[in-house]
Amino acid sequence: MRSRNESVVQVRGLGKRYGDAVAVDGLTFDVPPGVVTAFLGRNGAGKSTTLRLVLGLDRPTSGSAHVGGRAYADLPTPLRTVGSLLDSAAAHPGRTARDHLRWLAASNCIPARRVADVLDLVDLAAVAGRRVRGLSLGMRQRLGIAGALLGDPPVLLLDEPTNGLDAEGIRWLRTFLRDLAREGRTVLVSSHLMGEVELTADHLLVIDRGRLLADTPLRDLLAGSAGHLLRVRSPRAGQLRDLLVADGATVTTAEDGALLVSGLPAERVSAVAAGSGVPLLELAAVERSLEDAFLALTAAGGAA
Ligand SMILES: Nc1ncnc2c1ncn2[C@@H]1O[C@H](COP(=O)(O)OP(=O)(O)OP(=O)(O)O)[C@@H](O)[C@H]1O
Repeated sequence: MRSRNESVVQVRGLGKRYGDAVAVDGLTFDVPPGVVTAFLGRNGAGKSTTLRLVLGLDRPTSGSAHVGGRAYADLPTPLRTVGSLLDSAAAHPGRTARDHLRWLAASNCIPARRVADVLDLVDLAAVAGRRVRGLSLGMRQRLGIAGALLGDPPVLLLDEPTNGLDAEGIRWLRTFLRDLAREGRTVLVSSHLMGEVELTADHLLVIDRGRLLADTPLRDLLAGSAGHLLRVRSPRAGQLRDLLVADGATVTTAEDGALLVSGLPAERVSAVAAGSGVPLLELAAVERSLEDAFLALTAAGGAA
């Protein structure tokens, strides 16, 4: 039986600069076992850099990252503790899928019989004899996941694992990740795909410009712990937007031009509009999608 502590990822004050550019800015969080945690952020937010720092592939400028209380470099059998997928192009194109995994197993003192197990797990047994260059992007992605599982690790760190997967592959991955978490593993998956994260994750770490904006159960974020979201339409949307922001609201604009307002109750929005003679065409509470919640968070974070 694994101890819970063995599989907690702990990040403390983690920072990374490249020259003057800050890629990761003082991140502190824990990733616990038993749930799927999504590391959510736009392109360039700092997700890959953070994962690379946890995996000891890059040196932090400040702070630390530990898995089960140890830095990655100090783990006695890293692949048996942490499985990772950073780049599905990492497999040698001239090797067969099976040989790639055999090589990975041999170089990490993992019994060769485990190769057949992981090929089955990711549904690649039928193409195991194909060279990597002949595999589709989705198959290569599954091969990368097979490699991550080779050491039967309690911790999995996967960077954008849905890349290249078709709709069926994405559905497969979703169930697969949830099953791995249910087995008691720590599963951290980075993504910029809101819809996918909304369907897969239990817990969210939201990152923007290297900073942590939220560390929260998905359910709480969607329930609007940051306040109700209102959808407001007006023929003078620009003016209304300025008035609401001046009154303390956070306002983003939906694709159809409606304002998405958080931080003020509907009564106040109505009073602000009436006070300046701005007509309203619509004022309604909306169910927050993860995308709405994310936009509100990043707008608020950006203004801070
Ligand atoms: N080796 C590097 N040298 C210089 N800048 C870098 C390096 N690696 C990352 N960066 C910068 O650090 C920031 C964070 O990049 P990172 O790849 O971690 O983001 P990300 O959230 O994973 O985005 P994506 O989804 O696009 O991979 C970006 O501005 C990026 O340009």
